[in-house]
Amino acid sequence: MNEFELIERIFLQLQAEHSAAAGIQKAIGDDAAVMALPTGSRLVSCIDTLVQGRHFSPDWKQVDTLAFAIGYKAVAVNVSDIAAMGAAPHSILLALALPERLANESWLTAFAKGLFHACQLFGVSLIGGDTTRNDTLVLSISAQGLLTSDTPAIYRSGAQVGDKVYVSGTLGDAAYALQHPDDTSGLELAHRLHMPTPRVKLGAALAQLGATSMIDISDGLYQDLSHICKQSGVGMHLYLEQLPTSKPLAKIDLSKRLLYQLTGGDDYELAFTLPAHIELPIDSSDTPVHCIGEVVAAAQQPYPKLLFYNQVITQAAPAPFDTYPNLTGYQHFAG
Ligand SMILES: Nc1ncnc2c1ncn2[C@@H]1O[C@H](COP(=O)(O)OP(=O)(O)OP(=O)(O)O)[C@@H](O)[C@H]1O
Ligand SMILES: Cc1ncc(C[n+]2csc(CCOP(=O)(O)O)c2C)c(N)n1
Ligand SMILES: [Mg+2]
Repeated sequence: MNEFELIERIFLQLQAEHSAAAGIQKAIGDDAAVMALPTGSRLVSCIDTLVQGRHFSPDWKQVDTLAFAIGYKAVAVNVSDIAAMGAAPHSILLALALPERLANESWLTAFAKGLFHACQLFGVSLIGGDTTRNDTLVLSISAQGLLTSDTPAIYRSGAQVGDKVYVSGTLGDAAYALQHPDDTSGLELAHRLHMPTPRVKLGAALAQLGATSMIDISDGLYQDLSHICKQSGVGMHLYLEQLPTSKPLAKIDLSKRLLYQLTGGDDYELAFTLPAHIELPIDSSDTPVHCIGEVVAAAQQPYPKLLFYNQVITQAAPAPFDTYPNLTGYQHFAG
């Protein structure tokens, strides 16, 4: 059996064990997949690539150990983008550029199990893909979601002056785990890096509730909120003492911790804005949400301004930082 037959067998077998999303008329096995969409619904599409050495460790031993998590995370980061639009995830396509050393039953089965585990958790079906050979592992997943006719998509461009700024979950955990793979806190937080939780129910609930803008945090809170500021033509005040912090991260030095939270990335939490008169229903989802700031008129630049206990953080008065920090988040082509 060659690699392609092996992949087809493993994927078809695992797929048969999982229930398919509604409306899928043809999935794996033909030239393309066919889906029937509910009348009036809108299709929401995105794609994200994970590259060995850039999105996960270049080390082959790690790639072996993390096979399940890599399969899971490739689905999770795409589902997170669908959730950030307020849509319900529906289906995915998988493009796999596979090194020969991973084209064996053991690695492929662990990878596929992680991928199907995420599919099951987040309600998506694998409807097709493409396999090629490459020296390193590269995987692209494109995801489709659905918005019912009466649900607005939530864009980055809708934030209004006076809105409050919120974020789900806790921040900075994944970045800390990436930098400290071997210390106690890093080990406690490793799941936040390798197996992030896309906030599917929360995203859809916020579209119903009237969120004005939303983004998922992949590159770091500050950089990702800057996208909302720029596209909405607004500024923000961010209250750093209100950033939600996990127990392990609360133990580290404050200024270091804040930098992980503002610039670390890999959080896959939702950041969003809501008009001040809209209360967050406590039980809108099982995901904790914290208010971290408010939307203000853009000053000179449409970027968030940082405050710490009502003091604006500036070059001249950078406390709690020693010097004003570089707030750039993750960038593939930085300097
Ligand atoms: N190669 C490309 N061709 C066409 N559009 C692109 C390309 N790369 C990015 N885009 C578009 O640019 C926008 C921002 O892309 P980006 O990848 O930064 O998304 P993101 O959600 O901010 O980050 P993430 O990839 O971590 O989810 C998206 O609308 C995306 O579809
Ligand atoms: C080995 C290793 N090095 C660095 C990182 C951090 N990282 C890589 S890409 C990215 C942003 C999201 O990617 P994209 O913008 O492509 O969606 C982040 C925060 C990691 N996870 N693993
Ligand atoms: Mg995104």
